[in-house]
Amino acid sequence: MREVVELPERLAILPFRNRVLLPGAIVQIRCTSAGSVRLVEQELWQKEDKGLIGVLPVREISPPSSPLAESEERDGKRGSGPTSDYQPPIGKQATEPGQWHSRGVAARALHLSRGMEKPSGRVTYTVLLEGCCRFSIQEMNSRGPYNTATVTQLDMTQAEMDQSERDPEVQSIAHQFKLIAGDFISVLEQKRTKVGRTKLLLDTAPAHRLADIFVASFEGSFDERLAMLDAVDLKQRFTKAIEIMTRHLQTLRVAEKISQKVEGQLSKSQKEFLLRQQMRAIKEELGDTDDDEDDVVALERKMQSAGMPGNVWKHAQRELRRLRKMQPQQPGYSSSRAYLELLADLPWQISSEERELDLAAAKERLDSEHYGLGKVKKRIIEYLAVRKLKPDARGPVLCFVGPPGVGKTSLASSIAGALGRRFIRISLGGVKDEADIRGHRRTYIGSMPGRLIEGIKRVAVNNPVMLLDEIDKTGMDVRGDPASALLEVLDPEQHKAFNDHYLNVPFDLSKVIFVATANRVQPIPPPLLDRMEVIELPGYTLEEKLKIAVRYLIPRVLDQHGLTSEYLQIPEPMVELMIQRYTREAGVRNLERHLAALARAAAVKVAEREQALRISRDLNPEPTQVLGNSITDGELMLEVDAMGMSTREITSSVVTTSPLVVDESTLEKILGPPKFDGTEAAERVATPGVAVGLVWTAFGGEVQFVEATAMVGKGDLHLTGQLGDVIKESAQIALTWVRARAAELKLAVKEEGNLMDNRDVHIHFPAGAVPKDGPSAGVTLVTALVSLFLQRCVRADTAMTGEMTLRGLVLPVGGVKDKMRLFCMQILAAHRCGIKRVILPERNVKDLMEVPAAILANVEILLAKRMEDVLHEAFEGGCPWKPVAKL
Ligand SMILES: Nc1ncnc2c1ncn2[C@@H]1O[C@H](COP(=O)(O)OP(=O)(O)OP(=O)(O)O)[C@@H](O)[C@H]1O
Repeated sequence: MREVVELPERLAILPFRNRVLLPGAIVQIRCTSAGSVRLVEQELWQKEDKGLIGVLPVREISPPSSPLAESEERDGKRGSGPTSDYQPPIGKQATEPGQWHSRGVAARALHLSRGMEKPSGRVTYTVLLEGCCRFSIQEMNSRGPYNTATVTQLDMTQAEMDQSERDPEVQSIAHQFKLIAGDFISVLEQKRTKVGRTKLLLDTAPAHRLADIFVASFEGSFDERLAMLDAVDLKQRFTKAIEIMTRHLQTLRVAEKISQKVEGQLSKSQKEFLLRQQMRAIKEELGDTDDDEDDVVALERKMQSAGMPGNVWKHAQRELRRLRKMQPQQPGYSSSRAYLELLADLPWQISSEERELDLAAAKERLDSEHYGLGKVKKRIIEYLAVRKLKPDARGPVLCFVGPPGVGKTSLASSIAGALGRRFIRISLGGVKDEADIRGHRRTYIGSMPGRLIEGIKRVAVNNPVMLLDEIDKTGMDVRGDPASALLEVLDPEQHKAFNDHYLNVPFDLSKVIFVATANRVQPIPPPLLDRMEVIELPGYTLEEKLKIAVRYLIPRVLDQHGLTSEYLQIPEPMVELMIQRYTREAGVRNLERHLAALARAAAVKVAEREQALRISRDLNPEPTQVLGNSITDGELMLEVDAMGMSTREITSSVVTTSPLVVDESTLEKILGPPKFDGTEAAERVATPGVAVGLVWTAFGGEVQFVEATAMVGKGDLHLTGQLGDVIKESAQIALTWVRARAAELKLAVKEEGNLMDNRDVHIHFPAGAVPKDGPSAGVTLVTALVSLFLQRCVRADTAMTGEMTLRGLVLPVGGVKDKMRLFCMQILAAHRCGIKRVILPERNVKDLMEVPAAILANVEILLAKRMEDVLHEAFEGGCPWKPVAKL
């Protein structure tokens, strides 16, 4: 590339349609028009010393209408590089300067090639031209076969150039240009474009040349290039070049970014596709046909039909998108899937249809499933009546409190039945972790939803009757407080959007009817208790148990074992015996269990008998007849005589006429020897210091033995036997009361006068690890202590109950609301243990009046006004105190 070129005065002009050749650029032009061909032939092809030609940009106005373009299309000469085949309108160029640019570039031919001669005789040339320097046209001459023009050189001379390059302003702008050019090259390098030559030029070529070369290398617009051609001044040229390059650089960078992104996505999805294909092939080989993809589609369909609220649906979709991107072998896949399954399974919109509540029918249903419980049933009917009038009423949560087996759970299920709703029981016994109620966060390995959400999923409707069973058995430890989580559930304000940690989206529990059960009220935290209405079920009397057994339990047990009363009969006295000798409970659960044991034994007998008859029928074809049957030692003995009946008649007559009737010996054979007989109390009170009390525990009325012993010490009191605070206080009061009367006691036992002062007293409440509390053991404690200090045994047939104060008054028993029921339980408990006399505080006479006469008839009731009366009766007169009031 020569630096400065000498231009001749006149140049042959080659028009360059819609294109611009810039100095330093190399371009290939195909010449097809007659004028251009002649120009190339005369100026370049035939000349030995090939000179310069002028390349002049021409703006095409309407190329399609150009006659030459049409002829070219006809000849099929389109599309192989730029052409100079523009026929200027002769004589018009001067008048229409807009078409012919006034400035051009003188070019040198680097290579020439002649095209094949056509049958029409036309020749074409392809010329490789290098731009050398700018010129401007002084005068155009179009008279010859091609255009020529008188021109003036525009580029500076070497001296001018050197001077201009020393200008600091030019220097700084040239430097800026070079920086951009460097950036441009590095961007091209990143695109892995070959930039070796351009890089070389950047280091060797003068800056003003570089500006032209760089701009020429872009695919710029015609106008942009024209502007560059017109920029003769160096400063102007650099500015224009910088402007154009910066624009191109930005475009390049954006394009690069986009292409990187697209490339990344493409390669990732292609990789995934490939792996999936491979996996499918492996599965096919293994014969494993379940398709995970199909699974996910099925899951999505299930999710769509789950009727999730909008926000939940959005959340679920986000999770589903995550799942789709995962491989089934990936660690989080199965947990993510299980989570989505749960979302799809939850009954967001599904409610069981609540039938029109018929109060009479509900009452009938409660009666048909439960004996007695008048007050409880009444309260349930009231509750249902309110719901009928105001279905969305925020009624209280009913909480049935009572000993085990009194029908709390079955009452709750009857409520569900009466409302026509589904029933679900959530057992809270032993729940110590808040996460059991509210679920674990999904960040934990093996996380699960809480019991409530799990229950809702299981029951598959959002309006079940949900029984929170054993709500008093929840504990609190480092893992949180389950009771506080339950608070949220039972609060009508909050359970509209119950937040399970696993679920992580709110679930509406407002349609659920909650019912709770507990054995005792005391352990229930007060805030929780405050949200519930406590309904007490104190337990059943012997009479009630009998009725429940005969009317409900026996028919149910028979039915459960495929028997009828034709196979097994349990007479009422036997049921009574079972209650007295084999159970000591407030409810009827053990009784039901024992009845089931009888039914199982009967089922075995019936099955064996049928088999024996079938065998005997096969052995003895002679017709026989049953004459009668009886039970000996629980075995069925058949007396058979031949009377000419068919075998079928025999079998049916055996079945219909010989039920297994339970008697005492059958009971003992099946259930074992009696667990409770009446001799226990007599044996235990055979030593001084033991008294029999009647107490109330979570398991109903109980007989409680109190054992007191003294030893040398400082007069301290030791208590053992799972005691609550109230009973401990009672023991302290009892000891103080007895010590306060030391003088009177000393009179009675002179030789043991020291017994009370310097002795430690140990009081023990046996009966295993059953927790005991309450004030009603006070009277019994005093009796035991007096027995100890007098060294005289308490009457074996007498038990007592009642609270006492330091002044010794016998007060009504506290702790239980329904005292009548309490006394029933206690009297029955005493009766079960062979106690004949029961001493009770006189103040309770009103409650006692309500106790059914049948129960009262079981024991002799003695009413005491003062503690001294009790002691007098307990020791049969062998006591220093005389009764002041008649019992
Ligand atoms: N009054 C009653 N009439 C008829 N059956 C009864 C009655 N009370 C209890 N039952 C029966 O006794 C059995 C035990 O009752 P249930 O399971 O409801 O006791 P629960 O009080 O819930 O005990 P737990 O506190 O141990 O859960 C059930 O089969 C129930 O039908």
